[in-house]
Amino acid sequence: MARILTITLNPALDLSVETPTLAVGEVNRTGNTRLEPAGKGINVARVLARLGHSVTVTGLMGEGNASSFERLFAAEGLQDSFVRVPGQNRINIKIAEAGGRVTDLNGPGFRIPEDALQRLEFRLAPLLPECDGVVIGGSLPEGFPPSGLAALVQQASRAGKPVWLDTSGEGLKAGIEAAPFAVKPNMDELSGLAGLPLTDMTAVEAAVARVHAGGVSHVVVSMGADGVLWSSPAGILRSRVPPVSLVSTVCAGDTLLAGMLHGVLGGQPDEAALTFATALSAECVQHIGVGNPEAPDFSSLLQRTRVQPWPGQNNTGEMPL
Ligand SMILES: Nc1ncnc2c1ncn2[C@@H]1O[C@H](COP(=O)(O)OP(=O)(O)O)[C@@H](O)[C@H]1O
Ligand SMILES: O=P(O)(O)OC[C@H]1O[C@](O)(COP(=O)(O)O)[C@@H](O)[C@@H]1O
Repeated sequence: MARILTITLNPALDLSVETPTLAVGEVNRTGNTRLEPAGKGINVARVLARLGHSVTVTGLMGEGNASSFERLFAAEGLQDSFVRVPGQNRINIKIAEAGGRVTDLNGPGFRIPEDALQRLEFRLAPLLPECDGVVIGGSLPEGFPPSGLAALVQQASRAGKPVWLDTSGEGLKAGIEAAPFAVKPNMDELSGLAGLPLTDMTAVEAAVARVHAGGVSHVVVSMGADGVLWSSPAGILRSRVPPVSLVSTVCAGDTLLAGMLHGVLGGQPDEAALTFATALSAECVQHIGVGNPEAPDFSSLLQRTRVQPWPGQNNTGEMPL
């Protein structure tokens, strides 16, 4: 099993609310409601730990409401190496309507002290030699410069560790310039990078090629219900998800990323790695929270997930998604 270090710069408590339909501007009566420690690197870490890996979680953690995170880390067997900073971790609101539409309200996070990046780099120095791979996930808190994210990618790469990056906006642009091993944009993030709407697979492939041109070896594009496109030096693979009963897509991207690391660091053949990761992300959307590899229907989801080289015999790039 692998040793993985995940970095979350802007943790969040996810307040997930299920409601039949959201009536904006009115009183809504909700169903199932849950408050849970989250943030991209932390979510990825939870899935990897459930898959049997040894995971250390680091990044910046608001000390004002750190206790529920600390309880989660203890319960899930995650080694806590977060740098504490003054302030509260944000609360992100996720409203999941029946039918699967999700409205995300993601906060900006704490404002970081001036020495936060330096303290984090210092914290990473002894952790990096001890891991097999690094995940950097999520947005940047207030005052954290995109160049700081690039510096973290470079620090891990200099230590010889493959960096898997999942962020957005200016952080993603700056991170890509530092040439991480892999990135996992969703369609909105890839479209933001390309500066274009991505209306068909030709546009997706062109955007992916631009990311590779920056020195990124692996580009994993998560395309929601349209599955995943994984482009690597070995070629391009496309996965398709089985039909599922959709509850919430929150955490599906993080679950997919964890599944990819599980397969790639475990030395699985590419097709098997992508099938596993896609099926686990499909499992995730059936409920609130991260994907569960021990779910009773997971083996059936695995069997019904399809992976093919892209473009396949009957597919051309001009095809719609
Ligand atoms: N409606 C859905 N049905 C089945 N699987 C889904 C659905 N939505 C997302 N997924 C799976 O979860 C992955 C990540 O979801 P996506 O929404 O693309 O990422 P992100 O959460 O990062 O925005 C998808 O690539 C797909 O494998
Ligand atoms: O740091 P950001 O970009 O605001 O995203 C944080 C949010 O994304 C999540 O990690 C979920 O991400 P995915 O849906 O992409 O898997 C939430 O737990 C969290 O609230």
